[in-house]
Amino acid sequence: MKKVLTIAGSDCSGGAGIQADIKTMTAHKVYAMSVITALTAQNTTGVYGVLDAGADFVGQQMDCVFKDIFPDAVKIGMVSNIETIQMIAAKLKEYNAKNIVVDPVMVSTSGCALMQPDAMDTLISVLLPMGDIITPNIPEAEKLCGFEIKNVDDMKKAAEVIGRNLSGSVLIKGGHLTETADDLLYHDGEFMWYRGERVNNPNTHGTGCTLSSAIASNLALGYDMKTSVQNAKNYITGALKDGLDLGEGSGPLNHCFNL
Ligand SMILES: Nc1ncnc2c1ncn2[C@@H]1O[C@H](COP(=O)(O)OP(=O)(O)O)[C@@H](O)[C@H]1O
Ligand SMILES: Cc1ncc(COP(=O)(O)OP(=O)(O)O)c(N)n1
Repeated sequence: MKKVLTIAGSDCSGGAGIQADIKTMTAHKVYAMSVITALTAQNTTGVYGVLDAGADFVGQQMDCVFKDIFPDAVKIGMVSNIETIQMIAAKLKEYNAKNIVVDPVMVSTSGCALMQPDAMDTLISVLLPMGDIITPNIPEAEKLCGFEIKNVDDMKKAAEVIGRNLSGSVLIKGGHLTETADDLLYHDGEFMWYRGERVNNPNTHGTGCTLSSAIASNLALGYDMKTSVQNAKNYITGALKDGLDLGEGSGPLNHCFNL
């Protein structure tokens, strides 16, 4: 059985973070493991509290996983501070981790900062270059490229600028552009569009976490990057289309739909 590790924050309401990752990985029939960087008190209406696990404890969890059940892929989500980012990078290097997917989580859709602003430079210089693929949404990509992204042409320019300093691929997710749900992959110097039917569903809590975990699961299963992204795109569209409606705000996805 293939094994996938998520390094991310916990979402007690089960829609995003570690919980979304484990549900996604399990739906892909891979063995899921988790290193928890922070606990969040959140639900479909917002994020109400964050308790950091601390860099040392993150490192200890990574040691336990890598020394015993070596993962075939690693997904990294919420990492809130400089020390934790440095610890994760050092451990990934120490264990020579493979198939690294970095979702540069910065702010929740509800507007809560999930990464301390002073950690941005470390994220960019230390963690992003370790990714085989990074998966920013539009606001995150804007922070990384330094200009506004208003349309698909801007997405292309941003992917090129962000990808310039990286050896891995860049997937800019188009969920925050209004008319389409088209994602753009910049891979080996080439662009590839993943056209997505925009699903009329306001319940999008955890879409980014789910997509990145699905990519990691597919890489672990042995698919190449382009196919992994396509399979993950199909998965997220299916999970959105299912139309689960829970909670009073932007609800979670259903991972129990037929793949
Ligand atoms: N309403 C929607 N219909 C179809 N796909 C969507 C919709 N909203 C988001 N997606 C897809 O979900 C994935 C996550 O995108 P996005 O919402 O931009 O990221 P994040 O959750 O990190 O903000 C992308 O593949 C995006 O195209
Ligand atoms: C613990 C935790 N991690 C990440 C997120 C953000 O999830 P994401 O799928 O990127 O997007 P939204 O759910 O905010 O739309 C989170 N909320 N909590």
